[in-house]
Amino acid sequence: MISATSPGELRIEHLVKTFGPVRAVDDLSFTVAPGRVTGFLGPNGAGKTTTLRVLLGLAAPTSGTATVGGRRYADIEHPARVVGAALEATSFHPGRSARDHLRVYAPQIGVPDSRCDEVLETVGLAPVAHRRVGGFSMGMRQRLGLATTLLGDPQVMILDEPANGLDPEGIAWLRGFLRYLAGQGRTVLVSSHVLSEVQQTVDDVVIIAKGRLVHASDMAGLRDLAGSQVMVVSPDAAGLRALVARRWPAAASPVDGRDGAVLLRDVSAAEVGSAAFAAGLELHELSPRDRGLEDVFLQLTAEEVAA
Ligand SMILES: Nc1ncnc2c1ncn2[C@@H]1O[C@H](COP(=O)(O)OP(=O)(O)OP(=O)(O)O)[C@@H](O)[C@H]1O
Repeated sequence: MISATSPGELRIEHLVKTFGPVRAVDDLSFTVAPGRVTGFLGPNGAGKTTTLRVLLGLAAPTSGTATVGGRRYADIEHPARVVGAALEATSFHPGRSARDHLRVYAPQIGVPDSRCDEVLETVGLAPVAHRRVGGFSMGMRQRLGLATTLLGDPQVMILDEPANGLDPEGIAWLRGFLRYLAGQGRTVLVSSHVLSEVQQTVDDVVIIAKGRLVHASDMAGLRDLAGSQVMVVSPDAAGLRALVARRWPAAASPVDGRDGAVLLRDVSAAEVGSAAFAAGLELHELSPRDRGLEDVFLQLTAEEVAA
């Protein structure tokens, strides 16, 4: 089947990448839309970097495909003008100025020197363009790295853990900047192993664990999964089990192997209280719990790891 692909769409289809016995990426499929910031999330070792490396033509897939605007990276004529990628902290020559650093890359990408000043302006480094990079803070270095990826005015930005090493002010700046890039219609894919680091920035999430997709939706879809929970404890473990099996068989999770304790999803405390009362079941605890997004993330990824 041939489907229309927009220029900035990223498409991973049935991607597999093995390293000897390790399936780093295991039949992974998802798409990333232009004009949005997408978080690419998963615990350490989930396969994020490997997926991005295949997408950027730095590693060959074992099977499956990874394309940018319908083309494999290797088939893109001027890749730096289509995709700007920062996979790891860029190293800078400490004696060089910010502007001179960019001037090294400009001819390789085929853009004029004037573009260096434009991107320095974009990332807020114009006032320090002539200062030596050796004296730059971590945040300033990150900005210079972003300026480098922007040189070719790419439609797609791929950033691996861009918030690493940034202070709160730097993270706040990065949020605004990623939103600005998406607002210009660019595709922005940001990887992270911590959901809370990106949850205020991203529109969409793609969550992987052990190389497999565990969830893909917009943030609202992820919030829906975070629905409320109720902790229920009874001295009559058999009675509680029977009530739960009768009323909410699909909503229950055991609590650390405790007999007589159960966690119910998407059920209100009032509902459980009246059902227990009607059944004559004694309760010792009936407490609503707000499940945070981080909990949902940990549960989604832990389920896959346990599978
Ligand atoms: N070149 C390689 N040779 C052998 N194994 C590798 C190689 N690259 C990655 N792996 C393995 O593949 C799996 C996925 O690693 P990857 O770096 O893609 O995960 P990640 O999600 O980016 O994690 P992190 O956040 O820690 O970077 C891990 O088990 C890793 O050890």
